[in-house]
Amino acid sequence: GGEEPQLAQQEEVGRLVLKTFTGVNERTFLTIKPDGVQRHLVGEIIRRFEKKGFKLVGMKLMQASEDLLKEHYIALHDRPFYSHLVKYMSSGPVVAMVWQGLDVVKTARMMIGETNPADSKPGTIRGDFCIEVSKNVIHGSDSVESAQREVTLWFSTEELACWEDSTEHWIYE
Ligand SMILES: Nc1ncnc2c1ncn2[C@@H]1O[C@H](COP(=O)(O)OP(=O)(O)OP(=O)(O)O)[C@@H](O)[C@H]1O
Repeated sequence: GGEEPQLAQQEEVGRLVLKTFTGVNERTFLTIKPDGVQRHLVGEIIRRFEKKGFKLVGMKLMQASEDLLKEHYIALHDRPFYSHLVKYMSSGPVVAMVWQGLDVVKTARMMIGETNPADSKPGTIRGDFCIEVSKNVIHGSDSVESAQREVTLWFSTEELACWEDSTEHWIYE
C-alpha cells in the first residue's frame, strides 16, 4: 500500500507505459538467473543490495516464458548466443527484483561486475561467484531507460510495493 513515489515523467512506448523515477526514487531491474537460484546464491545476492542501503520494492520467484525473455533481450536478437540465452534464462526459476535508490542503476552494475566474469573484480557478484559469461548468475539493467522498460515488462504496478524505509535518513543526507 502507500503512495507511489513522485513521478518525474510518464510516457507510452508501444503497449508499455514507462514511468521515470529520479533521485532517491530511481529504480533498476535485477534478475537472479537460473544458475544463481540453483547454486543457492539468492540470499547472498539480496543481502548485498540490502546492506548497501538500496530499497527492495518488487520481488518474485518465477519461471520466465521464452516470449518474455525474447522481449527482454530484444536488443540482442541478432547475436549468435541469443537463442541459447533465451533457453538458459527459461530453464529454471529466476528471482526478478526491483530495487530503488540514488544512482541505483549504475551502482548495481558496479556491484554486479563486468558481463564476462573473467573481467570482473573480486568483490563484485560475478567476480566472486561465477566463471563463464553464459552462466553469470545475475542480470542488471544497463541504463535508466532500460530499467524503466524492464520494470514495466516484468512487473505490474500492483506488484510493486511503496513503503517508507525508516533508515533512509541514516543513508541519505
Ligand atoms: N559471448 C557470449 N556467449 C554467451 N552468452 C553471452 C555472451 N555475451 C553475453 N551473453 C549473455 O547475454 C547476457 C546479456 O548480454 P549483455 O551484453 O546485455 O551483457 P550484460 O548487460 O552485462 O548482461 P545482463 O543484461 O544479463 O545484465 C549476458 O549477461 C550473458 O548471460
